[in-house]
Amino acid sequence: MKNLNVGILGATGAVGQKFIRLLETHPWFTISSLGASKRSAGKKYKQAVHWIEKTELPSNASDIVVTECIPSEFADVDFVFSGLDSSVAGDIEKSFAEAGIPVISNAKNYRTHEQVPLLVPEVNPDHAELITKQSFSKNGDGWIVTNPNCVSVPLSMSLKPLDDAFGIEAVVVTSMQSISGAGYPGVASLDIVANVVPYIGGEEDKVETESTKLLGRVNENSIAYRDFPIQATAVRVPTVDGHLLSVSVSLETKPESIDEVRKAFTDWKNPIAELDLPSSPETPVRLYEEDRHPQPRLHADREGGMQTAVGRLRKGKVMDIGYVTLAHNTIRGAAGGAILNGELLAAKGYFK
Ligand SMILES: NC(=O)C1=CN([C@@H]2O[C@H](COP(=O)(O)OP(=O)(O)OC[C@H]3O[C@@H](n4cnc5c(N)ncnc54)[C@H](OP(=O)(O)O)[C@@H]3O)[C@@H](O)[C@H]2O)C=CC1
Ligand SMILES: N[C@@H](CC(=O)OP(=O)(O)O)C(=O)O
Repeated sequence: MKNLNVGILGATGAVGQKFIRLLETHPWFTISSLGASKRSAGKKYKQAVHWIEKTELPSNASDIVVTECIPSEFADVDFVFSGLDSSVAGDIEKSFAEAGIPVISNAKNYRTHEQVPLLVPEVNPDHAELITKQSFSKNGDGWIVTNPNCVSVPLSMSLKPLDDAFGIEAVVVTSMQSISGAGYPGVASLDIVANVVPYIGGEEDKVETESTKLLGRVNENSIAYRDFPIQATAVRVPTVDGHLLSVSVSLETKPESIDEVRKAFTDWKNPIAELDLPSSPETPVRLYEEDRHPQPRLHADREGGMQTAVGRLRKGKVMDIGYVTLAHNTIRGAAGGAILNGELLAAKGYFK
């Protein structure tokens, strides 16, 4: 049992609110400080936030006075989660790490930094050791760990069993991304109601790069990215939560049948199962057999929003196999994924 005080940077945003809700009854982590912009600082959280969650604003957060994101305001925390806007996350997260406060971030800024782990606990728990190579703070007690983009999460989680069984040769992916991915107020209603927008700025590059880091190998001081190509197309669709991906994969070792691929998913063992972390889903990657599954509205919330669903598995005509995969973008793809990272790092003793 751990007992750690946590701060949340960007606490008023869409991802920040998800942190507040998911941490309300967390057995290890207690919210002690909340940070946002100057616009929110000095107000009680309940006055600063435009609450968009379906549940009541938790009482353990509502009366906390929001501060600016300055390390001296977070003296009582063991570490911080960050849901900061990426335009400010770079400098602010660095200032916390330099001040000796570990940062577990959702923002894109440090995801490809050489010594910063880009972590999905079920995919690459060993990458956490990069923490010891960081030099943000003098004695190493301040560091940064990131979680990936909300498309890279289901993509890497669904590729992992395939990579372990056959090796990956090439990937083509089209993501159908829900509107909550754009934060609040997000995409203009006149753009997205009864429409599809076939472009999300910067998204395709992130998906193509992050997944090859996630499936990469630890070198002495950094990660050797995998060299298989990924071609991504990112599309905004009028769903609310859950990003659905259509994926085609060429495999290094050719499976004899689609049943062999099915077995790779169903037999795959979660490498962190024995740690029994509080936010770990029982089946992190679940294969659905029903032709019409998975769907964002039906499956994004499965296992508390922490499951990656796979379905429509079939033999390919151009590449070896095709399937769809789905994950809740602001839970598994953001706040929930970051909390699971925090639990993994706590269980492994990284917080001094
Ligand atoms: N939505 C998603 O599905 C995912 C989002 N992410 C990433 O998580 C981060 C947050 O996203 P999201 O919650 O959607 O964004 P929002 O725009 O909803 O929230 C942004 C947060 O950053 C704060 N902020 C803005 N400017 C400053 C500043 N100058 N100083 C301090 N705080 C500031 C805001 O505070 P205030 O209210 O005071 O303005 C708010 O709390 C982003 O980096 C995003 O890319 C990652 C994965 C998925
Ligand atoms: N761009 C994603 C959400 C996001 O913020 O991604 P990132 O953390 O990689 O910037 C979406 O629109 O669904």
